[in-house]
Amino acid sequence: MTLIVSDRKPFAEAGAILEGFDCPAILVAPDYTILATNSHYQAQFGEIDPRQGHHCFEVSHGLSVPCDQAGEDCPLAAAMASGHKERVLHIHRSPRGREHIDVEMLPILDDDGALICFVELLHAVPTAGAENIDQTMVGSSKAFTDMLAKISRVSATDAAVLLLGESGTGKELAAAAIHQGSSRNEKPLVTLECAGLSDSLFETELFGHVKGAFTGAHADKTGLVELANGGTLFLDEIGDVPPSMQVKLLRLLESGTYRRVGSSQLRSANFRLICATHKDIRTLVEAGEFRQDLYYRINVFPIRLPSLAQRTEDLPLLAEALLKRISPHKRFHLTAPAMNALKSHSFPGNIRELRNLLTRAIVLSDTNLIDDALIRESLEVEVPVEATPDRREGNRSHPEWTDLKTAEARYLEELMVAHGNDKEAVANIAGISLRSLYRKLDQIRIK
Ligand SMILES: Nc1ncnc2c1ncn2[C@@H]1O[C@H](COP(=O)(O)OP(=O)(O)OP(=O)(O)O)[C@@H](O)[C@H]1O
Repeated sequence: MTLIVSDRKPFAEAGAILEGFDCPAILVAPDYTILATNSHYQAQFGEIDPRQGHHCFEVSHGLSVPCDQAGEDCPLAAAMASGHKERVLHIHRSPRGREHIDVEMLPILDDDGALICFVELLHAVPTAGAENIDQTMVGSSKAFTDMLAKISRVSATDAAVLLLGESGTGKELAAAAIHQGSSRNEKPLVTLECAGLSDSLFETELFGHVKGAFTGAHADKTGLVELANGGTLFLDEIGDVPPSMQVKLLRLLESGTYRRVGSSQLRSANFRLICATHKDIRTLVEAGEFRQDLYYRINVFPIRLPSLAQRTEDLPLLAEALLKRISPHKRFHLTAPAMNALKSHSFPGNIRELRNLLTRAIVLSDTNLIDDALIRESLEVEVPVEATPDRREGNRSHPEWTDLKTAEARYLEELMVAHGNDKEAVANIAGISLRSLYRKLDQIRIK
């Protein structure tokens, strides 16, 4: 494929620099006219003759007006206003469907500082999709796109990231996206689920141990820090790390070294740190339950994941994507009233709850159409407490209010009994991961 440039000087020569970029790139005039394109751009959008005065917003967005007039951020307008490089996250047309693209716009000035044109670089964000593509993070709402822009930016650095957000909002997927977008992506992403681990388990999981370090240590064990060498270490539910272990973690992060349990040999660590929690970690710091110095170490770049309630516009896209993922061979569709029924639900369990609900609807469905009655039926299964006689008969008196923990324990006990201790079924209905269920059962000692 050849470089196509305008015959307007000086763009014919300047356009040649575009081939040096390893991504789709164009030269674009301040009036949005494309002046030159490189072969990556042509591969994506077809050959564009610069003499015909095509506009960037027509080619990559299929719009008839500049992006800012169509309700999107326009990097060109932003760069024109600021006079320096600007970056925004956009959704573009591509052969793979609509995709999130990190757009970089660099102004080119003449010797007197007057603006000549811009170089526009389009970096794909492969871990996210505005459509349903594999295991990508799906969404196109502003709340989602803003979050994704942060993920995209921080991926290129080695900064420690703290992912915050309610359970089921996609923190684990976000950690994978950051790792995938980083220069460490050829090396492993290693996850440690910190909740429910005893001190000794936490230590041996993280640092490993040598043979004979304690009773039962029959062989050397490689720790996760070592397995993550050159890659990324993801500490999920960091807010649940007990204080005694917080010190050891802090030491690791401060010194970049550690010892296997039972060994005196100092080893050096080389990983990028990502932590996640659904807890309000600042409150934990204020309450003295989480060390402040550790908090500063892990909280270099915080990213808050929006709850599903904050991005209801994404529900149709997410539902479609999840239906395809749950049932890749048989396609299911939601009727419009079914979508409205989904929209009127609050989804405290976020995307995990949506996924579980759709799984139940598929199981209950006789055809490949999911209607509102089926959604309501699937919702009822989810909240057994609403199906108790008291609620059904409209009896709103509450003789015995309890605290949340007790209510949760009672709820899980009932679910376990009702489902013959089938933990997978119970986790599905409760809208939590199997890991979380084990942790909760452990706390209330149901085995
Ligand atoms: N943007 C998204 N697009 C598609 N699926 C998503 C998205 N975000 C999350 N999911 C799906 O929702 C489920 C829950 O996501 P995930 O486990 O990453 O949440 P989490 O915030 O880590 O939850 P927890 O705090 O309970 O561990 C997974 O099945 C995941 O694939």
